[in-house]
Amino acid sequence: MAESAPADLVLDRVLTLDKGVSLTLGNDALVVRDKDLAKRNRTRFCGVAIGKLPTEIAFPYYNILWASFDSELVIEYATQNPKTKIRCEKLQYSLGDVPLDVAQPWVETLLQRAYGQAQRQRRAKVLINPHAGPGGAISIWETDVRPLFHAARMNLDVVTTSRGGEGTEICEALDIDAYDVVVVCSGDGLAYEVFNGFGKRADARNALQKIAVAHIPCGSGNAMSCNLNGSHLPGPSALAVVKGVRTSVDLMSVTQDSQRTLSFLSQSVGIIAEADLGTEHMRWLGAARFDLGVVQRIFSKKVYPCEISVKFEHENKSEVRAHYRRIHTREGQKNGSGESTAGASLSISDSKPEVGEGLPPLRFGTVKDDLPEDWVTSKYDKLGNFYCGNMAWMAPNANFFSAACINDGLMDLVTNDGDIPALKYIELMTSVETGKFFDNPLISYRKAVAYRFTPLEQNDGYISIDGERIPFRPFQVEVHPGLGTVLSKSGHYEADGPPHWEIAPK
Ligand SMILES: Nc1ncnc2c1ncn2[C@@H]1O[C@H](COP(=O)(O)OP(=O)(O)OP(=O)(O)O)[C@@H](O)[C@H]1O
Repeated sequence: MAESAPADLVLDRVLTLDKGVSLTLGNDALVVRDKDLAKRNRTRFCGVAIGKLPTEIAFPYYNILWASFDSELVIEYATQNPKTKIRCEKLQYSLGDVPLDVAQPWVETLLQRAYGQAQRQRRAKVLINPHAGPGGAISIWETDVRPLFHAARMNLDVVTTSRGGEGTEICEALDIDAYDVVVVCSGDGLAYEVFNGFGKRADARNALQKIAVAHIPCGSGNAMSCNLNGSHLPGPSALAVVKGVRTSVDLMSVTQDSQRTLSFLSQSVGIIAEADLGTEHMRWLGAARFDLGVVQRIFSKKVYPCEISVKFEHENKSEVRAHYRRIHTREGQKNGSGESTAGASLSISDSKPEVGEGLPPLRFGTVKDDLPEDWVTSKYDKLGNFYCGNMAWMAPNANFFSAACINDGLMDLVTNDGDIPALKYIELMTSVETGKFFDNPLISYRKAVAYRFTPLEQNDGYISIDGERIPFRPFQVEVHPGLGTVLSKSGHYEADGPPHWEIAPK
């Protein structure tokens, strides 16, 4: 073996191999010069090669899953063709005369660039809900996810859940030193169970900080994956989880009667809660059951009288937009991505959770306590929708909370009346898809630290916490800045933010 690298073998980050093959560590991608590979990858139309033979093929670092060498150099990557599902492929080359002390640092540099700040070879507890959504979670796991995790050399411990509640029990008892992440292959319901399992532990804060939660979309809504992975599809989400960075996420405590639960996604009362929970009998309709539920209630002009008391932080849309700009400008200064922490973007609290204890004490007491004096209480006779969100997308194309920030220590509150003329109401609801919802004058969009919701003049109804139904009784919610940890693609939510936030006054 040569003691040092011959000059022609290593030239700036270039690995020169036999048969005129070279591998270059470029800025954003591994650039491969290989005539045989170029021929195999040539653009084809009806099986006939068209266009010029490319001289180089770029493999974005994001797609590179692993690299190793023995007598051969093996680089495993995820394919990028948007028309097909993501697949794992390999580049394999003989190292020929390349000495090990050249190959080794080159491979290490490739891995460093491929993973950036993401942890390599994560140890994952994988929970699969076989009944989530249309019921394909096991096959999604086997075909779209496991091969990528395997190629990325993740350490996998896989459990298929056999009943509701098992995810909570598993996480309540999990050996948190043995894992880095819990990956749920499910809808959002299993993620809710996982957060609540950690929340029940005597060392809740430690568990919620140490173990990241990640989502592979197998349900119908898949909000968590949309926001954190930037996709509702399993393959791109699996890649986002492999390359995801640990990111602190706000969680919320919900108290009702003497119960305390954690919510990571949303709480709703009114048209959205009913259209979701009140149409379970129409599951055969698929996603259309929700749209039908909304339209039925719009035409019936159903209202949901209530009293809402809130500790507001930002009470109008221009304040909300300016807040979003402040948070994102700060994130930009941190260089956009990386290991994001709650402390980096908290606006209302310096209470980065202490480790080693149970859940943080409630700052505002429970729903049974007297209301704090500085909360604003309003009676709503004609409420149509109360919606509180901690993430932006509630489903693909449903960016209800465009100003939601991952760990700003605030919850986004959306309300609207229920007696809006039907056509205007339909326009409002469809504006969620077109990005115009935030600016629609029929909704109020505010940011809050805590609130209490008290239903009035109704015997029964629907209250949804992260899509799960709770009894129709008063409940109170407060946010815990950065209490939880997730894997995210870029250290923040993938949604675009409220329209024109870039030009909001600071
Ligand atoms: N094996 C199982 N059998 C029955 N229920 C289960 C099982 N595993 C988990 N569950 C329960 O199913 C509930 C819903 O799960 P999940 O969110 O994964 O699917 P979903 O409701 O179909 O998806 P979505 O929320 O997107 O509609 C969870 O709260 C969990 O308690």
